[in-house]
Amino acid sequence: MAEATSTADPDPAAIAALKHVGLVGGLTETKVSCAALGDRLDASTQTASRRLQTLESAGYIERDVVGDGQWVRVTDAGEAALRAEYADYRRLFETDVELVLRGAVTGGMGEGRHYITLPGYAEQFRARLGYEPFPGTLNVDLSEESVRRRGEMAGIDAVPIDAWEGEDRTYGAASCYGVTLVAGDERYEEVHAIVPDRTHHDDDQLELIAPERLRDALDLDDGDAVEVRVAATSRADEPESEAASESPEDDDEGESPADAVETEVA
Ligand SMILES: Cc1cc2nc3c(=O)[nH]c(=O)nc-3n(C[C@H](O)[C@H](O)[C@H](O)COP(=O)(O)O)c2cc1C
Ligand SMILES: Nc1ccn([C@@H]2O[C@H](COP(=O)(O)OP(=O)(O)O)[C@@H](O)[C@H]2O)c(=O)n1
Ligand SMILES: [Mg+2]
Repeated sequence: MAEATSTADPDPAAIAALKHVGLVGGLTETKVSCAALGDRLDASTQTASRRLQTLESAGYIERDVVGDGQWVRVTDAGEAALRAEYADYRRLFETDVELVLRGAVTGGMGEGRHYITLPGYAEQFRARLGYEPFPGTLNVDLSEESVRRRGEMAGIDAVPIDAWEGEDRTYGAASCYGVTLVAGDERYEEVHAIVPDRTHHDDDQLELIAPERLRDALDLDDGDAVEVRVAATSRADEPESEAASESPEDDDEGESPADAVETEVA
């Protein structure tokens, strides 16, 4: 997955500049002058130029400087960052907003099972999600529209799974989003979309975990159409993510952060 869509919060000033670049010329290639961008941002030409440099370094735009300005194109990562902002505003002003991602069941690389069962992850799933996942990930090949929209997940509350140190290597962190999986008339509520920081898949693959083998529970085969409904909670709904401060060791029988997530699932 593109690095810039990871959990790092982008610089708000750069995002504001990105928004104006998009408003001037859409998300496809457009000619931008620093003076005009500065006017829109109520800032100097130099500041506008710096913002474009920042956006380029962050991978949010690509540009080609010419004599009287520059051609600027918003990248997929840039669009994802704007969509994450958009999702925040929708959640602020609209109620019951749900992100629905669509795609088809597919086979993966056969590695999901290995990662899901590693003790360093398995303990965290038990403590933070409240269940031991079936060993593997159900892979969903997202539609083009859903690949674009998955950036909105950045504004949704996720259960964090921390990086950990194995005997011979480190294992990366991941985020788990409470979702409902819908296939035809059937739905399965206790599912999480797991987004590893490190993955061999591109943005078009979404991996799901659940206590059961979902192919059996929902009678799924490769190519079957599914909907992944992501719970509508935003990070702004709770003052602080409890899960962020909880370590797997201090889990007890009490309410886990996952309980809070699940009650919000539509
Ligand atoms: C919980 C979890 C942790 C992962 N951590 C890593 C990692 O540290 N390094 C890495 O290269 N891939 C990591 N991956 C991603 C796998 O390499 C791979 O992209 C993917 O999970 C393969 O799934 P598949 O077999 O369903 O295709 C992780 C995957 C999961 C589910
Ligand atoms: N909760 C889950 C997890 C995995 N699976 C399936 O279990 C198998 C093992 O998962 P995996 O991630 O190791 O394999 P691939 O997704 O790489 O094919 C795959 O066929 C997944 O589609 C499932 O049906 N339900
Ligand atoms: Mg898988």
